[in-house]
Amino acid sequence: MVTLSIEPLTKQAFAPFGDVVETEGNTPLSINQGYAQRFNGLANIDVAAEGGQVNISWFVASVRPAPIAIRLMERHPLGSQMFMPLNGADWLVVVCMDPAISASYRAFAARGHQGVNYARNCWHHPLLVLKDASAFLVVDRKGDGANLEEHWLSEQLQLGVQSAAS
Ligand SMILES: NC(=O)N[C@@H](O)C(=O)O
Ligand code: NI
Repeated sequence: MVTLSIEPLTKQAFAPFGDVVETEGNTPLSINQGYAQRFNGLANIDVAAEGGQVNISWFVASVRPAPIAIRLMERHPLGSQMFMPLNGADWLVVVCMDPAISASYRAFAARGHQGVNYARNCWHHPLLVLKDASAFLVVDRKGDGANLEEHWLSEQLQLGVQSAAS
């Protein structure tokens, strides 16, 4: 069985798949008479295809049995999908360029202050958390049209042991 190594999540590494939502590297704007900072433009929310609208939701996710098996990948042809952890806990992100090609898979260790915004049509694994009852704010698309495509892997992959996050 192919085991996916896990790499630290960085904007650069994740660029082919979407945005990393974090303040690092973003110069804040001083707003509200200096009583707040605004870290602006952190993700490209792309949900307007075929009349889509922004959907704000709240996920509460549970830990999957270890070692985590990757059996299903999905994508949303009509909209991006953003996940922002609300509990400060580290979590996992698995994406690929082609779900039928194991060499195209990438697994990332996301820190608790990092969110991701999967670009429209980006193949990804459904939400993967490392702590039970992990809450996430989710920004994606609501509206008509087929916005979910799934691919069940002919041979499952396995997530390797997390490398120490840098
Ligand atoms: N099903 C659902 O709303 N969530 C998935 O799209 C996911 O990526 O977790
Ligand atoms: Ni999804």
